[in-house]
Amino acid sequence: MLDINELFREEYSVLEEARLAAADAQLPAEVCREKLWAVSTHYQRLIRESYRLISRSDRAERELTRMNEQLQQLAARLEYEATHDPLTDVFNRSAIINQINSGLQEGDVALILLDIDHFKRINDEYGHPTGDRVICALVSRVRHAVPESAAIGRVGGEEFTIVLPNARVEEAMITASYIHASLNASPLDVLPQQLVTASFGVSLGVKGSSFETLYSEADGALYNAKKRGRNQVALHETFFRAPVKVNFARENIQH
Ligand SMILES: Nc1nc2c(ncn2[C@@H]2O[C@H](COP(=O)(O)OP(=O)(O)OP(=O)(O)O)[C@@H](O)[C@H]2O)c(=O)[nH]1
Repeated sequence: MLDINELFREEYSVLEEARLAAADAQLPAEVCREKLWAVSTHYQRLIRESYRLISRSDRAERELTRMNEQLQQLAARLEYEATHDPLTDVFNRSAIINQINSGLQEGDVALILLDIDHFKRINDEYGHPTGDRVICALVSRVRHAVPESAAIGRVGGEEFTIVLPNARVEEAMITASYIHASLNASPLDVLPQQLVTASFGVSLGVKGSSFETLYSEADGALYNAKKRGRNQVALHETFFRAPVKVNFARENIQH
């Protein structure tokens, strides 16, 4: 802790002497000039010192602001990396689980599971790097086919989720069918020689239900889609009792 009296000891003593001199009417002019000179020298030193300290504190403040901005950028980057898949930039598994869980607290959540068909063959035939490009191109097509409110996530190597908060199962079926049709409409640019298709499992979690139940229902539907020959959309069996009407216009398909 700085002691102000100790810090300005010299200045206080010069001031005190000047005050005494001012009070002494008998003091010769020569002595008065000496005292005045001493006051002026110290005063100048104080101004120089204050200016140096102000500049230093300005520099420190600018540096602090710069470091603060860097810290905020770093925190945002870390937050992004912790929640996104590095290959495709969609949400990673844990981020999707969090989104589904919080969505289920607010209302119903529809879930589409998408699994690329025979992806191993694509890797085996064209190599892993081409496989990676296929994944990215497929995700880009999915992005174009889903509503803005949808959250796309990568939950496994070639398995993706499309989460539709506050959606009905019919909307999820339309979205899944739309992606399905888009993949069948034309090959991906990165693999023009063949179609890359996917199988889809769809289910709906009602408000208050758990991620695990919703995921396992969609996974069961996906399993059925694969079993029935792949390249199709399957709905979880709970919804068979209430028939789902899917109606989408082919001319709207983007590819
Ligand atoms: N290129 C690439 N391949 C991946 C990645 N993650 C997983 N894979 C591959 O995806 C393939 C998945 O193969 P399988 O689980 O047998 O499924 P599949 O061949 O798609 O067959 P079905 O799902 O039954 O239609 C494996 O060969 C994995 O090595 C990835 O990030 N990049």
